Amino acid sequence: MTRLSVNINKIATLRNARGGNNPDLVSAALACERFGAQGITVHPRPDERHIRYQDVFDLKAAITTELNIEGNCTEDKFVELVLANKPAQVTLVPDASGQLTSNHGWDTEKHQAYLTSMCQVFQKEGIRVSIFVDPDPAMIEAAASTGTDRVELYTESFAAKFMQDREAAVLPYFRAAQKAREVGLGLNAGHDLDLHNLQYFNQHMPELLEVSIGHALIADALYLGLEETIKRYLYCLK
Ligand SMILES: CC(=O)[C@@H](O)[C@H](O)COP(=O)(O)O
Ligand SMILES: NCC(=O)COP(=O)(O)O
Repeated sequence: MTRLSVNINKIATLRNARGGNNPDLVSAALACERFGAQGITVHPRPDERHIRYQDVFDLKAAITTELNIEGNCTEDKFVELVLANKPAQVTLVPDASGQLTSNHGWDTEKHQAYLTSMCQVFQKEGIRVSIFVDPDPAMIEAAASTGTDRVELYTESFAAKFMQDREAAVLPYFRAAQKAREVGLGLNAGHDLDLHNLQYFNQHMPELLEVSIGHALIADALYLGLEETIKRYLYCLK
């Protein structure tokens, strides 16, 4: 069964809108766990527009499922934060600072030496590493040479094409998954997955270990409530 890690960035966005502590991020993460989420994902960005660096310490102290910290390891503060918290998993995402949201994976060929050294930095501390990549077999093959444990497939293009042609949308991901299996990498996926496209994606990706989902899930929770929403996402991952 594919595991669901709930990305709680958007809960922090709501909290930050008024400068207080409503909604409380740690309580929300604990509720996600109670409702069945198997992990919590955060993506602290340098401007702290949603997740603040202190949130990561507070979450790590409170949650009992896997913490996945996503972010750009070229920022020293991010590396320090991850090493200080020792999450179950770090996901390396090559975002520029101030970027609206993540919009591409690592070029693992060009940055192979750098990524290899970063994998060692985190793995030495017992932290599983996942590298965010586009669904390109060449990127996955080069990722394997870095020593990473997993790759996370950037699913924006699948989600964008899903409504017009689901078979064409999933095909590059299916091929990417085959390559990941061939080179011995674990497989995660995320970005713009939702209640419309998730079940189809999961059914066509037999090796998928984990999805991280935030934006759509939190939006759905406005209508359905968090408990019912998580139940529906988990159903799609059976
Ligand atoms: C890495 C990734 O795929 C992103 O979806 C990211 O975690 C979302 O970040 P924002 O919530 O800042 O858009
Ligand atoms: N890694 C992807 C993630 O954490 C959430 O992406 P999204 O569901 O907010 O698009």
